[in-house]
Amino acid sequence: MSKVLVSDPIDQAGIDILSQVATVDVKTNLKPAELIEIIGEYDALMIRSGTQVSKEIIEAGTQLKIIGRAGVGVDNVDVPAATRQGIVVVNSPEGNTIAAAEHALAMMLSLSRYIPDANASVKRNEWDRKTFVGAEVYKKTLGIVGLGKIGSHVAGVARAMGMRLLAFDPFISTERAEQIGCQLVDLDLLLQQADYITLHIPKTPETTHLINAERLAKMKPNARIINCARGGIIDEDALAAALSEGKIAGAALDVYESEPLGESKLRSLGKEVILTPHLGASTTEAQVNVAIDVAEQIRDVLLGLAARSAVNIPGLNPDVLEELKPYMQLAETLGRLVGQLAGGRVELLNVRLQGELATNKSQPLVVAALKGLLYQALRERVNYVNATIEAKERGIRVIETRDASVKDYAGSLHLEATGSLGTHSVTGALLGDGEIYLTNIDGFPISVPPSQYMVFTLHRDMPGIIGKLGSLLGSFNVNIASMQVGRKIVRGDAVMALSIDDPLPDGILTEIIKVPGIRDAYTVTL
Ligand SMILES: NC(=O)c1ccc[n+]([C@@H]2O[C@H](COP(=O)([O-])OP(=O)(O)OC[C@H]3O[C@@H](n4cnc5c(N)ncnc54)[C@H](O)[C@@H]3O)[C@@H](O)[C@H]2O)c1
Ligand SMILES: O=C(O)CC[C@@H](O)C(=O)O
Repeated sequence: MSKVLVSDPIDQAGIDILSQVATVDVKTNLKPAELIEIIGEYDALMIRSGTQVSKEIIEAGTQLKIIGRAGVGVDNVDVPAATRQGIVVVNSPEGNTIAAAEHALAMMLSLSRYIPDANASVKRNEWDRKTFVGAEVYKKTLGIVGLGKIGSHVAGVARAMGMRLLAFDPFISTERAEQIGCQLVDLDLLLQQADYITLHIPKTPETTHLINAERLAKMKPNARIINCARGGIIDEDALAAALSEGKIAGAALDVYESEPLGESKLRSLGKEVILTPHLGASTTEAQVNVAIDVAEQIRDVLLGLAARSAVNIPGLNPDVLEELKPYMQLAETLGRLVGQLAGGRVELLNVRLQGELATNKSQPLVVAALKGLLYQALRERVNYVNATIEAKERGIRVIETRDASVKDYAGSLHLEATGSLGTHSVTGALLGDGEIYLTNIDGFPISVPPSQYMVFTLHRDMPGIIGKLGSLLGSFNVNIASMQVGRKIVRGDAVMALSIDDPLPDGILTEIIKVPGIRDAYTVTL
């Protein structure tokens, strides 16, 4: 049975799902060294934002197949290291959208009405109504930085509260922003005009310290800023300075450059600052959503199925993936075959999608072909996650073409591999019953289902050659299960495809090539 480690608190609903297919150990608050020590035993790791999954942890996770982040941000996972090691990283892109949006809105209203400090004063037995005179958000301008899932929900609610909405998001269209009721503007204009600014962007090299001293200086003195996205998008020292100097009116933070928040000038500031301990996703509903979403994906991957929200393999919805599945198998088989025919080092792989396939999502098929191609070199180490990166590192160039005019089969796939030993090509299709057929080898038409052990020859089509080859294999006790010749013209060049029951014993290939008329021979294992 597989083993899953859950290293941050997650909802029981997730544990129940994982327990259907795995032994689940919940061990929270592990130090990095402790995690490194035990991670080697586990097939899957499930985390929230508390666990930093570093390269060292990933490298120690020699059995890991999947890392599941019960939440959106995967910035606490070294995704490139996981990809390199063939580990799928999944998240829950939508499970906590509402929770995070509502937290940002709660922060905005709390900042406006000083609710945390007013509450604390009453609890101290005070009755101070002067200190906590606030501001209304009605008819004020809200600047939303990042108009994705959370930003859009914030926009909808803020609009209903009568706010004017500006948005900065270089990756969305003006039309989309308008649909949401926002005017798309550049960041400078947003900073200059907004009374409230809320951040809903990922943390990337471009967004780190996006809100720095210079940009804080562009904000209005009455402006308040909210960060429920990621720590480090605001430069905390610059923010503390801007607040102390009265350059802006307030800030509410849920996330910090370093978590838990350590020594910070922000702690000593007054009612204009609200700090929460990364609570954006902390609602019962969101925790159930993300736990179920990610646990289901871990369960599926452990059962050999695809994950629906993998961040490091081509994103496809499950319906498309289901439809492509037989073709993925075809692509992988052809990749394995052409890789073995090409032998040596492959430098270029040409993937041609033909017929109906030409209109299909091709990326997964290319990945599957590469996985097959690299199998010879990497065996079980190559998978859909790392095939592209492994190919790139080996200097394999991939060209993808489409030809809808090929009508021999509903959809067929043609792979051509060029390497240090020459060029070889294979074509395959799925027949009516969904069975894979090889339909062309090196330009010669054939129609054979692939089998585990095969021999291919390139020979001169002439009387007696099949008999000679059959006798030769027989003399080595090799049993032929099926045989087919593909030729373009009678007595011209031809290929022979033989399925044999066992691997070809060592040394026989050289004997085959000695048969008069046979120019070349290849043995493959599929
Ligand atoms: N506080 C929490 O507990 C909590 C909970 C959930 C999500 N989050 C964080 O909230 C953020 C937003 O999540 P989401 O689900 O809305 O993500 P999303 O991917 O749906 O939206 C992000 C948006 O940011 C935009 N963007 C990217 N780079 C940008 C840039 N340089 N400038 C402006 N816009 C840019 C993208 O185009 C996209 O529209 C993420 O950082 C996520 O990790 C925090
Ligand atoms: O795990 C959490 O509670 C935080 C999650 C949140 O930051 C996210 O990115 O989804």
